[in-house]
Amino acid sequence: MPSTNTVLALADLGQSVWLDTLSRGLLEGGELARLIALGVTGVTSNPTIFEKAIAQGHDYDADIAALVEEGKGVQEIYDALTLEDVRRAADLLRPVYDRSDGRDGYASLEVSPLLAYDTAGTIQEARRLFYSLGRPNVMIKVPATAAGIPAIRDLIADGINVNVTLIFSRHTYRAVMEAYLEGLERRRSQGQAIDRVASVASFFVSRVDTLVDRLLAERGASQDLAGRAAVANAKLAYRDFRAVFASPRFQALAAAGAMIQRPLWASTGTKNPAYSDLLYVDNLIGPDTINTLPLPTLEALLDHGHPARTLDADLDEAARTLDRLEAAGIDLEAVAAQLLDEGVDQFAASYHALIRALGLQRSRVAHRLQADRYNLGSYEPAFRETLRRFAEEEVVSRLYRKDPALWSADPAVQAQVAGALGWLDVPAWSRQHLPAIRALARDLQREGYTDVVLMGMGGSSLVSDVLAHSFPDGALRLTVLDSTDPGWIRALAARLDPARTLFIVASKSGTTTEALAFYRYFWQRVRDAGLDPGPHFVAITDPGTPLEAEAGRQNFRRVFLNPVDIGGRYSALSLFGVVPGTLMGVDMEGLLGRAEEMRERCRLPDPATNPGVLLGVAMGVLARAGRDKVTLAFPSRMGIMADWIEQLLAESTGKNGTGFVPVAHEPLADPADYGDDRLFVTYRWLGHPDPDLESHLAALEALGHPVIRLTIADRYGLGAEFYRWEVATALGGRILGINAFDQPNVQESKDNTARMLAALAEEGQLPVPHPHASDALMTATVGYPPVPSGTRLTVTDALAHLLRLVQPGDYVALMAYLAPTAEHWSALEQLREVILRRWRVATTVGFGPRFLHSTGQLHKGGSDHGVFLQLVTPPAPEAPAVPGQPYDFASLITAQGLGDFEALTHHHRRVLRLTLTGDPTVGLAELARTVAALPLS
Ligand SMILES: O=P(O)(O)OC[C@H]1O[C@](O)(CO)[C@@H](O)[C@@H]1O
Ligand SMILES: O=C[C@H](O)[C@H](O)COP(=O)(O)O
Repeated sequence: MPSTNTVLALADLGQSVWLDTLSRGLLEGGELARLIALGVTGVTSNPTIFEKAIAQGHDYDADIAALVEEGKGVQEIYDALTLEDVRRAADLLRPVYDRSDGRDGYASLEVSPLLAYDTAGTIQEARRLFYSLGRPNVMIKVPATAAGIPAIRDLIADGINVNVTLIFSRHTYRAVMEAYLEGLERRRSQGQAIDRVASVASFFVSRVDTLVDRLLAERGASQDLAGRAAVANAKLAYRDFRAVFASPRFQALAAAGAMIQRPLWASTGTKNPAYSDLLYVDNLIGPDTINTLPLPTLEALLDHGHPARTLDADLDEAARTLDRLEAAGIDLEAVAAQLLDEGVDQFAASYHALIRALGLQRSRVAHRLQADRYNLGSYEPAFRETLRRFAEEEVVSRLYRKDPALWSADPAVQAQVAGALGWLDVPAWSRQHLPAIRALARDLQREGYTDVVLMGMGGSSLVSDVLAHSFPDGALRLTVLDSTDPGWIRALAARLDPARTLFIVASKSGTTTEALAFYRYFWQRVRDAGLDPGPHFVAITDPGTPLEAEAGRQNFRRVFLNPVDIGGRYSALSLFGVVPGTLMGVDMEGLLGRAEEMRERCRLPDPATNPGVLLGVAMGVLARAGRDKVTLAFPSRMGIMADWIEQLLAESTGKNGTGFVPVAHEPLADPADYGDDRLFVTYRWLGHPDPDLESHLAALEALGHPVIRLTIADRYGLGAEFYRWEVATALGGRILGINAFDQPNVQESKDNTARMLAALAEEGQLPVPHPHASDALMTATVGYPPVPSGTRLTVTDALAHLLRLVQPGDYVALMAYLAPTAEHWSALEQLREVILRRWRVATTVGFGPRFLHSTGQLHKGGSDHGVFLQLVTPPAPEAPAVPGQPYDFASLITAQGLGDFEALTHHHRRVLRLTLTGDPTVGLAELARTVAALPLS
């Protein structure tokens, strides 16, 4: 009796029809069950299929929300959703599997495409998926890459069902069949059963025609070859299959129960609308095969398919077609290699897009579950009143119209501000540059690069620090160089292999002394290693800077030009963040996507629902009420972000005798030890509660301190946070009445440094002032207030002279011109803790010269509440020279310390300079002891 539909007719001809799609809708709407009833006997999925199903609809929303509430991460959500769909499909297919005695009835799930070049990773992941699915009728898809083939062999030997995917070439197909046979043989030799190990080989079809047709057109070859390569290639592959599985070698395995590895025609949806919609169905029908069809192709088959055995017909014609293609200059192996690379890339792109979409959804749910909370206590009325005023003055729409009058009525200031608001729109601009930067990243990986070193200061480097710390799993290691400490530079140079390192010189102005010194030093190192330095250097700068010109002269590998209307500290989401992030392998598209979402929220005209406005107004109102110490009490995962925020707040607002004083990384003290000059800001990181921090903040709240709790869902949320803080800083600055886009007091220290270095060049030594006191571990030089000349002091006296001036509302800043090591940091932290506990004032710590491009502006330009302790070492002997300059790094860092000391003294800021003459860590420990014993007046 003839079959009742074409799917069953194909089954009569020995071909199974599978469905090449899967989604929750198909499962829940009963469509898959209906198709199985019609004769469909399997299901295949891939990352693109899941991306369409999950990211482009709402069928999964409820599940996603539930998983977020359980605290699941993005990867876990992806896993849960895809495993669930495949599990359910397998269950629907189970009767087919049982009926066919394990020959048919499978659902396939692909391993992450990110593992396509990693054999061990693929094996581990395939095992995990197979055992989590816990059903015999599932197959794990493994790509036929060079790394995938040995994994296929090992997985078969393990007894795991494998669907080999992304096969385009007959050569590769033979290696796939070989891997299957070897796997079975190994399993059998280990005495294990082989009759239930199933495998199919997914031979891709339509994509071959797509590429070959394009190549034919490019070569102007005869068009009668168009649309014929794929079927011919598949037919000859089928002939190879027949030969291998008829061989005595396989027959021996078959005698032990082995199943053949059926070819599965994949990619059978017609892509060229000029061709028949059943081109890759009607022509590929034959026994022992499978054709997996997307829904429209399956419908076409049911509607007008021609069930007839075609696969082994006209083989000579197929061979002739391939010969003619060769004669036309089409190398099918090269085509296959390209398609394999592109196939992996496309699946990886879909996978990333899905992960990104899930991340976004997760962060939305997270914000619903855990909204930002502003507990401003008695400041609430002033806060609400200012929000109301912001609404009345239409601040948000003026911000996005880039109205400089928000910050100043002075036309000259307005002109400068108008040229500094490009950051408001930069995420979308940056996104366009991603493909080119990704191409560079791929080249670097192919060329064997292992390291990227970003050389720059302040806003040009801090974003890289955030990325390097938050994404330590990048393909390349990113290191930030922003210290002129000679030992630090030498240690970095010793660690790097110049042949495998890319150096990024990042400087908006293209004139920053430190960045240029690093560049000259490492250029010379690369040259000394016998290499041509140009290909190892990249610049990020503004158009027209001296750095752009230098990079051109020296043939840098690339120069990335950033928009001129973005200042350093507002540049995180521009090329200054996007280039290093992409090169190290961060999904910057994900990060920018979150930034764009935050941008949308920051455009909301109602200030009371606008996350940027809320934060800016809270900081502004509280600072004006005397609570200007913005204490960033962050959980450890956000710690590094505090450094970036510190720079943004301090350099943007610390001027005209006012400003926010960011307090980052301060150890937690007894709640009673905090003055009434604080505003606390914290983050709650979804799925990672920090009960100690939370109870500390609750205690502070109980004492009447204002606390802001912001929420972040995952590390891609950092993109949103960069944007939120930029808006908040700009608008908070408006409340303080300052221009948040200049840094008038930074120049002074720079000028002083230049003068010191000129003196060194002329007189052979730096004009180091004579110390007022010294002991075995350090010397002390009083800056301001001065001591009467001739006064005899001890180091303890000098410290007492400074610290007895500390008043409530002050902050003590430790400014250490030392290598930024963990050891120095912890010694400084101890000193800081003593000061915080005993004087009950806010404390800050910065390494020089980095902080000069951060809190340095606030120190000199902000309110006179700073008390400064400068910590330096004597210039190190035999420091590395700065090529092309008459000084070395030791003189540079010394001159920088002196220059700032002079600037602070000149501004009558309370300041003392201590030179640690021995081991700095020992000196700092002693200092902490001395400070702990000083009397409190
Ligand atoms: O990117 P540039 O021009 O090298 O500047 C680096 C840093 O120096 C400053 O201009 C001054 O400290 C910062 O604003 C800036 O982030
Ligand atoms: O297993 C199925 C394949 O992943 C699928 O057929 C690919 O088809 P496409 O080329 O239409 O993406």
